[in-house]
Parts: sequence; C-alpha cells; structure tokens
Amino acid sequence: MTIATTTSTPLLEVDDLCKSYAPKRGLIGSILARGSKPSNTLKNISFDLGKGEILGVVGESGSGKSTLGFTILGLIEASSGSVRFAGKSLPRDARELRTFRRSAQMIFQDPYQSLNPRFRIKDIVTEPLLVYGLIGNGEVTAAAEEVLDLVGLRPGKSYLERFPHELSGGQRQRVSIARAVVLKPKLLIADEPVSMLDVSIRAGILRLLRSLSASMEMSVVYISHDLSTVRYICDRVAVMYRGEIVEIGSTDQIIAYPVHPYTKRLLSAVPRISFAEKRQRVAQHA
Ligand SMILES: Nc1ncnc2c1ncn2[C@@H]1O[C@H](COP(=O)(O)OP(=O)(O)OP(=O)(O)O)[C@@H](O)[C@H]1O
Repeated sequence: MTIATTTSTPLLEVDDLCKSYAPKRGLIGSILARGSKPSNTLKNISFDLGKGEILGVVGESGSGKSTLGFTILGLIEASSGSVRFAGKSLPRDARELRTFRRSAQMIFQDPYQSLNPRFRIKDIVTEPLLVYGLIGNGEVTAAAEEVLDLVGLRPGKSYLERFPHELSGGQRQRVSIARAVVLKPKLLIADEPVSMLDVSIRAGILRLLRSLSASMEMSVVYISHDLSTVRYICDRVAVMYRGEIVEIGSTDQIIAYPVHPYTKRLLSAVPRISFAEKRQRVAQHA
C-alpha cells in the first residue's frame, strides 16, 4: 500500500481502494472468461489530495486511471476500501449525493461527445445552474457570458448562440470546462482533457486548468498517459501500472529522480527538454 500525505488538510482521502469488474455474462462472455482470473483493475490505491492541489495520475492505457476517476466520484462502486471527501465518506443518500455532485465534477477526453449537440453553448454552460435552482431563465445570458469569459471565450464573439459543432476542439473543451466549473466545485477530475486536441493548443487548456484551480481553490485529479503534459501543471504525480500506484511524489522529484522501473520507462518516452524551462514558460504566460 502506498500512502502519501499532503501538508494541507486533505479534500480527498483515498484509502486501500480496490475494484474488480464482474466477469462478463452470457454464453460467449463465460466461454471467453474461462480460465481467466478476475480483473483486479484497482489494487490497494491510497493517496490524499489537498485543497487546491493538482495531482497527475499517469499510466499506460488499461492501467485503471479512468476507473479510479469514476470510483472517486462514486459513479463506479468500489469492491473494497474507502473514499472520503471533505472528511466524510461518499454519500449514498439522494439528497447528500446531489450536494456532492455539485462539489465534484468531471471532464473528458472528447469534448464533442460530452456536449449535447442540440443545445446552444449558453444553455450547455448554464444548465447546471438552472438544475440546482441557482438562476432563473432570465439570467441565462448574463451567467453564460460570465462563465465563458472565465474560461477564455470572450463575450462579444457570439459564442452564446452557437452549437458545439460550430466550435474548434479547443473551444469545445473550454465549453466543457465552463460547464464543469460553473457550480464552483471543490474537485475536478480531468480525464485526458487534452489528448484529442492539437498539440499547439494543449498548453492553453492546461494553463486554464491551472489558473482555475488556483483562483477557485479547486483540487484537480489530472489523468493522462502522457508525462509531458502532466509535468506542465501538476504539483504531484501518481504513476499507475496495472492497477497499482507504483510511485507517487512531487512532480519535480518524480521527473528528476524516478525510482520505479516503469516510471523510468515512461520518462524515457518523453523528450528530455528542460522541465524547469517549460514550467517557467507556463508561469510567464499564466
Ligand atoms: N465496465 C467495465 N467492465 C469490465 N472491465 C472494464 C470496464 N471498464 C474498464 N474495464 C477494464 O479495466 C481496465 C482498466 O480500464 P481503464 O479504462 O480504467 O484504464 P485507463 O488507464 O483509463 O485506460 P485508457 O487510458 O485506455 O482509458 C481495462 O482492462 C479495461 O478493459
């Protein structure tokens, strides 16, 4: 079991979390599953996440990163272990669950699939406010302008009335970030948010996530298979391999002094450009 503690009061405490998916059902599923071991997708995962902290979860495809994200949010039930959010176990009661959902949001790799294509941008980004009864219909335009401005989609550029297919990939991801942060969550799970975007616009989205995290004191679990983006924004990094956290530590430490052979392998796949230089560049543009 790997435990890492942070200096600030943790927002999230993940303790000994395990997840095995049920074997496939039906005749073909059971034939295919014959002789195979139950899948241990998450094995004894433990870590804390401080308020406003950004933790990178990095590992190859199938290592369990998305399962971890879904389990933290209670969208997938853990097989054992616990997740505590703001000092409390994940709620089961419908009313508490509604409050929790407001505080913990998720964004995904493909902003196009996660946005309703039939909704205008102003309705996409303000729907959570309407659902929670925080604004009335007459306030939709003003609220949409405010949150779009927050994510760098300046008012006056008529984003409000457009549909998702009329925007670029980067603009769409900004819209999905706007929708996720409009309720001012304490936690954001960002599952590969830049991996489908053009390399030239990735840094802008990462800078945006970092500045929102700082200004809103929002903790972020940033999931990626790519250490070169993780090191742009994360305070700490957890390296996942086959369902386990094999190494966790500050980003600088993991990159400069990797201990686990798998981390070394991941790092050798990344061009050895100056990490300090990149961080400095990001800070200059933030
Ligand atoms: N609903 C499910 N039922 C059964 N097995 C699943 C399910 N979801 C994921 N898995 C399996 O769990 C393992 C981990 O998947 P997961 O998507 O969490 O990994 P990942 O690291 O996020 O991968 P990727 O980067 O490709 O998304 C994989 O072997 C996957 O096939």
